[in-house]
Amino acid sequence: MLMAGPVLSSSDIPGPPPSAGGHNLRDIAEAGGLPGFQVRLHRTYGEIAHFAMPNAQVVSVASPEVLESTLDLPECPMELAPFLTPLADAANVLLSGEQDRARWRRTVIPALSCPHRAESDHPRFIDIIEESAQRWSSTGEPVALERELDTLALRLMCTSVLGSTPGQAAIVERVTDAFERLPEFFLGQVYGVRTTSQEPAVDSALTTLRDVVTFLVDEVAPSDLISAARRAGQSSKDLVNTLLAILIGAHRTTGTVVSHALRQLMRHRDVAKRLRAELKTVLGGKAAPAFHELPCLRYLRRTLNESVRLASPVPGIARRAPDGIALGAYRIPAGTVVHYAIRAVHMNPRVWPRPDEFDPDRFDTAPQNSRPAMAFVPFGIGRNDCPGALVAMEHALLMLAVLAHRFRFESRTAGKQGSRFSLGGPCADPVRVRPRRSR
Ligand code: HEM
Repeated sequence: MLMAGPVLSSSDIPGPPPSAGGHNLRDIAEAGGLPGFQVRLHRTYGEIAHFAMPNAQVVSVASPEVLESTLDLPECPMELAPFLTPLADAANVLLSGEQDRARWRRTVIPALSCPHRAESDHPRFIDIIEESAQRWSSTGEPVALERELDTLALRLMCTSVLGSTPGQAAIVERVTDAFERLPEFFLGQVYGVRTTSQEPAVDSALTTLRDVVTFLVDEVAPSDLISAARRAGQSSKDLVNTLLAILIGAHRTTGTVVSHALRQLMRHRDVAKRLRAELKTVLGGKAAPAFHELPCLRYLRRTLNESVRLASPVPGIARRAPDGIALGAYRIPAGTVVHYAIRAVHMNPRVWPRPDEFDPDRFDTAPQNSRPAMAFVPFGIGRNDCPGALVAMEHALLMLAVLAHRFRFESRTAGKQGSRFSLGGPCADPVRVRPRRSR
């Protein structure tokens, strides 16, 4: 990005002083994790700020224009994603070099985003969503909405990438259960915070994940994705890693944005009313949208986008500058870690006035066109952006359409949501689900 004025050195970038140990881990833990820390960091120090990790000096960016000027930064330093390192011995694609990753993406992305498959899966997905919501409502007891929606989203993803497997619901339940224990444990270790997950439970979770995925690769009839991966020369070991990467990517992402949207609808009755009116108009008396009706649900998409803006499930991503580069007004040396603070970009008040307010109309065409291109980047940017973006949005829109149209969601705290990535932070309130009498 071209800036007027002198070029400043990276030591001029503002940021908090390091605490004990010469880094800011304690500050991050005290903020309840990176999402809260980065929003506070940028509110205090501006759109380009600095903080320290034990093994890296990090420059954090909350400016959409500066993000756009650094689209080509390639590397993704894995020491900043500690919860992935236990999977490193499986040569996971998330940890592989640029060339292998590019080849992997050329195979996986078209198989994941195939429109014909999406259309043929559509009726089965509606059944799975309805069946889950009926189960939540039939007990009469409040349910743990976030966990249920994570499981549901993983089930849709497994159906997409594996086809229908006998016993799939039970398999997905085991995978969700295993994933529940991982991120908090490893993040807790990094930040020196005690969490509820214990080491033996985490070891058994990792073993479960590998066993389940190996079973899926060896025993299940090949789906489109598995066939495409085999044609591209992926060995069984590669395939295990492909499926692990997809399951990791699909965990606490699609389900998280739908649960956040449902909680926002509980708090904002005006938005809920408009959304229901749109669903009634587009669907007529039908229980769920036909595949070709999804693009007509414009307010639904805006509501979902606004939920993603406020609660991007991946709050930030990291790159490493290979050469010295310009970052806004600063020049940073080779090797500096650049942190794209997705949450803070989405909360940047210059670009998003009244950033804390939930307002789906921000995603109406006119305001959308007046914003910088990189103002909304929930799926990352550049050549390593999220390969599941299309399929995640398809699944999320359908889940939200069916659930908001057919079911009522109520909670004691009117939908307030705790952060699921927090380090020992509060859990979200359970939610009562009831079928609607009229549609
Ligand atoms: C709302 C849902 C989702 C959001 C917001 C999201 C966001 C992201 C982000 C920000 C990244 C990092 C991109 C980068 O480094 O530039 C990422 C990577 C990734 N996501 Fe997603 N994701 C979502 C759902 C999914 C789903 C459903 C899948 C499974 C198909 C998936 C699979 C992946 C994988 C495999 C990567 C690593 C890609 C690579 O490093 O080359 N994601 N995602």
